[in-house]
Amino acid sequence: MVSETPQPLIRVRDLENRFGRHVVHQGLDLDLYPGEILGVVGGSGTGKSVLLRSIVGLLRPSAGSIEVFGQDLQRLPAAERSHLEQRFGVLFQRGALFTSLTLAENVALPLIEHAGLPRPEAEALARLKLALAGLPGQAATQYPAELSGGMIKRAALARALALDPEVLFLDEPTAGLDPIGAAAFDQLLLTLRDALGLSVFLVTHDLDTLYTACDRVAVLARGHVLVADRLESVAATDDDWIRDYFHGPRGRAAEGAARTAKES
Ligand SMILES: Nc1ncnc2c1ncn2[C@@H]1O[C@H](COP(=O)(O)OP(=O)(O)OP(=O)(O)O)[C@@H](O)[C@H]1O
Repeated sequence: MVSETPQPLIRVRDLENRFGRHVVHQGLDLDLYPGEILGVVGGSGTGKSVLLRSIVGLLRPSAGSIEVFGQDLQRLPAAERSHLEQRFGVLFQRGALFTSLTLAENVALPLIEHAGLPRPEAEALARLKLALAGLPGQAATQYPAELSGGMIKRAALARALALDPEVLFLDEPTAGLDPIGAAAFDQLLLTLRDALGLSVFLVTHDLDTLYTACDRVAVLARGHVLVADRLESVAATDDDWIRDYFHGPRGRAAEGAARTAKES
């Protein structure tokens, strides 16, 4: 019999993360399916970034399991784990490009360090990645300080795409962008997902992003995933935080804008 539900690429079960006596996650379950854009939301400090860091291998969980591509990260030897982790692209909250390097040099770095490419080839490929992220050709020779916030996010995205990842992790990619820049970034994400077949784990506070770009939304609260489902079902969940978030003035505006965009 053929199963209707695809196997998840990432399967988190009974995850626990604690710092001293501060329990951030307890009994957290979450799946990421191939080709989906999963939005991860929750109040400040609910552990969205800690969850991301646990999955990409930057933080060792206190308990529980994280399977990626069918393998349990905790049980793998370091070399195999690092090999798996190269199938991830990560864009961190504070974008972190090297300020003393041009954009092409920034994006070329993982290609030189992890893929072992010679510098000229790495920089040529880096220019392609910058174009993929929607940056004009001349941006390749510019330094981060010369660019707008939106361009820096795109450059950081190009670097996350450098090693042709299968899963992209984004921590608040539209934070600090104006609404037009944020909307353009959402569209770029959809285009890249469709063109490259990426799966995306997207931590965000941006309601417009949830309505425009996400296939499913996971809500973190009280240490675990309260609900992970299509947006309509999540928004209809009976919970105080969800009600305030999705049905407050900003939530209603984002929903109205998404409806208008669909109708036009
Ligand atoms: N290395 C660490 N040591 C101790 N506490 C930590 C560490 N990293 C995160 N925390 C704590 O874990 C909790 C969750 O942090 P996290 O950054 O994941 O929240 P978040 O949901 O991403 O918040 P925000 O939406 O504000 O970015 C916070 O209380 C934070 O102080």
